[in-house]
Amino acid sequence: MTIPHVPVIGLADCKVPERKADIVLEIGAACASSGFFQIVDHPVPQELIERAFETSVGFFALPVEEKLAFARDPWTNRGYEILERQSLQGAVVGHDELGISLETRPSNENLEMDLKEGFLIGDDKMSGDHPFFNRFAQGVNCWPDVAGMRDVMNEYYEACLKLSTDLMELVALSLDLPEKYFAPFCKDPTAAIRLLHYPPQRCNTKEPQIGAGAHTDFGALTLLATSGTPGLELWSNGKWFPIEPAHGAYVVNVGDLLQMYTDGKYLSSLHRVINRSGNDRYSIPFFLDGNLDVIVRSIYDASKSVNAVSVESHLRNRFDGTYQQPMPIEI
Ligand SMILES: O=C(O)CCC(=O)C(=O)O
Ligand SMILES: [Fe+2]
Repeated sequence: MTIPHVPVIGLADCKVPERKADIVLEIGAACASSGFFQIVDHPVPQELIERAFETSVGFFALPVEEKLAFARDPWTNRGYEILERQSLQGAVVGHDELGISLETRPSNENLEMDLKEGFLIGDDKMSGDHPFFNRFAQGVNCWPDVAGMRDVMNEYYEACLKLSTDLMELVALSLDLPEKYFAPFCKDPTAAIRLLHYPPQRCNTKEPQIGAGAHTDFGALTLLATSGTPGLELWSNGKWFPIEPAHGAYVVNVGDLLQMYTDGKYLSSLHRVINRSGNDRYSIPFFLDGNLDVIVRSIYDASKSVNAVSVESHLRNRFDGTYQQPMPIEI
């Protein structure tokens, strides 16, 4: 059995040129083998991550009616994701253009709804006259009555945005591209913080209910913070492997768009969550999805227009496939 290569990579030495070259090589190797790696010694303060988790726990503890008042708006993609309303495994259906064939997909899951609730937050500082303001996944955030939530989440959003766009520079170098190759993709990007809460399993059935069904992430890179409770699994060589985050680490994974840029050299790998811990599990993924107007094409052959797709149309397709309630066709 081959255990997937998910290295723990320290970023502290990124400013030392010789070490930076090694880090770039390690990132490239991980993206091309499992599509996952972990980063430690990163610039996001642990204390900020902890405040983000405390705020998240505070939000999910609100009475359900209060949370429902902020139900996710399918156009802005912000707000509360109701328990058992999304089937992330739906994101795999119709996914063949990404090269995930039926034979290599896990087949033991039906399309049951995920045992999780969530809360989505996007860029909070885009002004109403910005050309993107009314576009898909843009707009106004919801701010429930949880002490300090807006400040903490905005601080956390900015920290993750900076880290993820810096990582895209390392990714560009790992592909022998200029460091700023993805700068247009990273300009005014769609990105989201997703607070997630996975309740413990309800009853002692033989098959535990899936927390997040098998899926790939839609954007370019995801930075996942966990509060230490296990549950994340990676599909590799026909099996599920648990990923155990190192303390203070971000689990970083390649999303669909980076796989498309690289013609499949970098892997947007299937993963899922099952909370078998018996306790509540909290996690906070941050998705760097990119500038809505950028057309994602092969970095190797820009003429391969057959696979070219705008960030916006890709995201809309993927979101449509996962939620019970489809988003409006147009606004
Ligand atoms: O909660 C986790 O560990 C992973 C969540 C995830 O994969 C997602 O939201 O895309
Ligand atoms: Fe994911």
